[in-house]
Amino acid sequence: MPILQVALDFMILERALKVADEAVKGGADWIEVGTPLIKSEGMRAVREIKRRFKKTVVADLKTMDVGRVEVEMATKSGASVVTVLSLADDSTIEDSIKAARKYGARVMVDLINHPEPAKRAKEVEKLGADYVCVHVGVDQQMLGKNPLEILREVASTVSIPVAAAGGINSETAADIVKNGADIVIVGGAIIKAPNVEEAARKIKEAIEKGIKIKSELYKKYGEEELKDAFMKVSTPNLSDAMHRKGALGDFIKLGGGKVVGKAVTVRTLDGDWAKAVEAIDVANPGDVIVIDAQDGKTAVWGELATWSCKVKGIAGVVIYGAARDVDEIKKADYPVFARHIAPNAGEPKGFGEIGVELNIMGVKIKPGDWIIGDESGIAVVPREDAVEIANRALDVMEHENRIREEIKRGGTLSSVMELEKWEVER
Ligand SMILES: O=C(CO)[C@H](O)[C@H](O)COP(=O)(O)O
Repeated sequence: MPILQVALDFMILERALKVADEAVKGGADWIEVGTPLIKSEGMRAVREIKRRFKKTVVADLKTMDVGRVEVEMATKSGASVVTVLSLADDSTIEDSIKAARKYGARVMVDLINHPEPAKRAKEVEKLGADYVCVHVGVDQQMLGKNPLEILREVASTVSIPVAAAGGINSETAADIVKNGADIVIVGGAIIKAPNVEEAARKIKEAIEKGIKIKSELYKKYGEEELKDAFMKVSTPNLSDAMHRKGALGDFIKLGGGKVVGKAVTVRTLDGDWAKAVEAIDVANPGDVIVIDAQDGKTAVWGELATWSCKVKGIAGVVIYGAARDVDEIKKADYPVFARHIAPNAGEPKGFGEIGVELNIMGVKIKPGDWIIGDESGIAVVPREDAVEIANRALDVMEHENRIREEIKRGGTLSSVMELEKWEVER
């Protein structure tokens, strides 16, 4: 029966220990001390996990050089399996294997990012590796990659057991096994779950019965599914995903609910509503009209324009300027965001352009960029990065789901995150 290995990719040991406990109850066979945990807590994490759980402990060292020293540290701390990168020189891999043999441990060679994974897998098998790991890294997953194809190729090339990692969840675990994995490594789909035990149990069941168990979360989205992905996340999630760039605060939400769509851009002058309204004819259903009216305080938008948008199926409007008829916009229940509210409209003089790049409060907005608006503000996601940012924002949201659960169980935000420990030394 394939092994389920839970990857504890945390910065904080206390959180990892609780999750490990629940994952083991749910059926995890091996416990991996994840690379971030090793970097943050050192060998203390390996020692603690070994002390508490009578399980095989994997130290995900991802060794690139000086294998002998790293393998010695990890095995003396209790690891039975250590990981070494396939991109390392043969001398590093060989010396790691010799050190592992000396201390009674095994070496898993991680094929992450190798240009010829199957060929390299065969080579490291000859060097004496105990396992190879087909691995699509977390960052690569954000671009929509998964380990299945490489796995098939590698599994048919080597005779040693093959591990697989890279965004595996209860829907994909069975396929991973069918394609040749003897060890199924799962991080996010277990450790981000509010109910870790249940998440581990479902994945274990999927592996044992060879079935797909539906999962709403822990999935990566492609170009075609971006609207659904953006509907699931908040503008704060997106801001975090974009390293706090690309978000616009200080807008008033005049009506409607959340908005997600591609930008149709308009540049005009304070109060000149001609181009703003003409953009309704240019926009397609599902688009969001973004109007740069120079932060002006004379309305370029009102009730009738709102109804035009609503009837045409345009998703919403963002105005870097003023809007009026707020009572009616509320009644229309249509998403309009504006910087100012004013009863006075200007004249439709027709200055400006539709379909040009805007720069609003330092954030560039190109036609076709994704606009997401909710109660916290507006996020602008460049169209060329949309798949990556959507997946990273989902990852932020999923991590927060778990933290929320830890808080509900009695932790405070600062205790769960060990905030003081991470304050900058002054
Ligand atoms: O080693 C790792 C990242 O480098 C992860 O532990 C591994 O990818 C499993 O996590 P996930 O299931 O979230 O991909």
